[in-house]
Amino acid sequence: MSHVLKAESIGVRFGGVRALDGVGLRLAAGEVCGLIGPNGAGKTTLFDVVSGILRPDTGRVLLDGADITRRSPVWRARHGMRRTFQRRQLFGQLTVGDNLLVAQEWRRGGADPGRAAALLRACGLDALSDAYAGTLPVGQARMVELARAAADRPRVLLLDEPASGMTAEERALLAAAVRHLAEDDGCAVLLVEHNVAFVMELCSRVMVLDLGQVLAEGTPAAIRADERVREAYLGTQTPA
Ligand SMILES: Nc1ncnc2c1ncn2[C@@H]1O[C@H](COP(=O)(O)OP(=O)(O)OP(=O)(O)O)[C@@H](O)[C@H]1O
Repeated sequence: MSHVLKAESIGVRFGGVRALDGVGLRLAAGEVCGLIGPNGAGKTTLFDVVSGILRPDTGRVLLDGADITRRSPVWRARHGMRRTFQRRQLFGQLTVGDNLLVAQEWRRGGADPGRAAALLRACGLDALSDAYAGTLPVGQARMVELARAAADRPRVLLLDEPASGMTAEERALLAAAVRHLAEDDGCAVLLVEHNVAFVMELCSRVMVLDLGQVLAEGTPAAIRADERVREAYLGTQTPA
């Protein structure tokens, strides 16, 4: 299997804290991989390294086999990597539709209203295209963030807590939309999410971080059955 994104032996220290210690990651086109782990496990730090916000002390990040460890977040975005954040970052004074068009305009191809409309449909947002993004409740705003991140067909999508604040109905829509992006567009999706049931349902592969290291990696069924994961993490959660 060829991997669009790889991270190898990533190490990050914050003073005396080893936030990441020899972490590796592989992501193939069309796969949805979930990243879970207790608070402070290093999930956000790994996202920051992969998206280029943080330069690791050790290790490297590869996109299509090329070393991009020293490339800026903007360079990575221009080359097909998109990320959403835990804190919402929509243009509140633009409509939902315009939020998507702006995301397409900044790249060389210009706006693609057809793609934007199809994405809004896939995300259950078509009736909200003319609504101001700043007026939306949290669950819908998160869906718009997903649609905007996917607006110019990224090859790698990093989603930070995409389901937080969503109702069960919105989570089902989100899962369908993410699946659509992976299966139909071939996008490689990595998501950090505290809702373990959601991750187990959506992802084909799950990685568990604990204390800056990969504790386990495998199918949702294998992760659920893993004793170390139960002890470190799932024991405190309601497994799916
Ligand atoms: N800027 C920073 N300065 C100092 N320590 C940091 C910094 N960012 C993260 N850390 C520490 O690094 C470790 C990993 O943090 P990180 O935020 O990556 O974990 P996380 O798995 O995303 O946690 P959460 O689930 O709470 O978001 C923690 O011990 C955290 O306190």
